[in-house]
Amino acid sequence: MSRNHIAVIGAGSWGTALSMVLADNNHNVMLYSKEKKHVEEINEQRTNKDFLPGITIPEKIVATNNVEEALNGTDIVLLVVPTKAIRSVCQQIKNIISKPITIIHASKGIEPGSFKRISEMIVEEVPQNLLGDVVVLSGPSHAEEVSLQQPTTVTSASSNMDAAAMVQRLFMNNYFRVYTNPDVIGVELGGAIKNIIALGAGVSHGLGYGDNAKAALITRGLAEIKRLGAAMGAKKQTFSGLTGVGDLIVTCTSVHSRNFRAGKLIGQGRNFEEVENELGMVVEGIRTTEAAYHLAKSLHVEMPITDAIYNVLFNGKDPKEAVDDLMIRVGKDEANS
Ligand SMILES: NC(=O)C1=CN([C@@H]2O[C@H](COP(=O)(O)OP(=O)(O)OC[C@H]3O[C@@H](n4cnc5c(N)ncnc54)[C@H](O)[C@@H]3O)[C@@H](O)[C@H]2O)C=CC1
Ligand SMILES: O=C(CO)COP(=O)(O)O
Repeated sequence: MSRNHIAVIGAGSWGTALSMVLADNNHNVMLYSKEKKHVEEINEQRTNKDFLPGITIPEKIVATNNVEEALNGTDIVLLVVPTKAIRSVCQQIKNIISKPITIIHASKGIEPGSFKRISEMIVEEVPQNLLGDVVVLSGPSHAEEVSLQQPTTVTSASSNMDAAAMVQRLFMNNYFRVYTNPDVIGVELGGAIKNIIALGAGVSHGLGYGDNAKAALITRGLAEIKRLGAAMGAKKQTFSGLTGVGDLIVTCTSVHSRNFRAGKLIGQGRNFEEVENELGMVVEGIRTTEAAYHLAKSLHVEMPITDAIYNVLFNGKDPKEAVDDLMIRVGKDEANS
């Protein structure tokens, strides 16, 4: 594939790891961080110790804390910031660009209040005359493993399959395999909601429960993701793929997961504000729980695990009591629930 110049906005663990994939594929990467100290560290020491300790960053990646410089000469931008920063980053971008750009995003969340998915926020913030295609890159992929070039599979989703295929070509190599999918709603929902279930898996672990409970959370979590997906117009089969069951498995079982680690501490009695500060990285499942809880209520979709996590996070419910209450819900028929 021909060499591209790509602006990556967000130099946390995932933005840095994805920049490394692009650099390995011989693309030129301008990596934007809002923190000057991270820019200096990346450019001078070739490390990003706060987010990816022990990793050497290739010379092909140039960091900057000037968005204008990052965007200069590119028509492809990759957004990898926390969901709550998506709108402000889009506003910065639209004030700089003068021709249409393709926006790829690799963030996972839903906005509380508006219930918007990330691609919807992008479309709302960037005027039509400046926005080319919007593509979602999502799937079971922890930055810590991708930065070590460990085999990883993800999905590139867009309503324009040519754009999804362009992104597939951009990222694909011998350790990073990319599938395409036209179901943007399903791909975005799966990636966002699995973080709630991963928080739950962490809480369960923190309470001292074992693999049976984790398997139950993954399986019944998938059932409630599918119910919400059906109400929102997603394709059911998407949730059996990488961005559904695949991402649930990796996030609920990996030591790398920020959501699992946060849940574990919450299960041990800590509150979510303390835990987020302690981890020093975004725990998307917290805000997404708030969003999904209210979204599900507004659509009359039953999401008992999401309800339980919401009550633990926002209503001070005891985690053990939340699990007990889930277990003694009225008996159901598995095929119809
Ligand atoms: N870490 C991972 O392995 C993966 C993360 N993701 C998703 O990627 C997104 C980012 O996650 P991480 O990189 O893990 O987060 P992180 O906490 O490691 O880094 C977030 C980065 O965003 C920057 N940032 C925050 N607000 C900003 C703003 N207004 N403007 C510009 N930059 C801003 C921070 O300075 C930091 O560099 C999340 O939605 C996450 O769910 C998706 C797949 C894998
Ligand atoms: O989305 C991810 C892996 O696919 C990252 O999950 P965490 O944010 O929980 O680390």
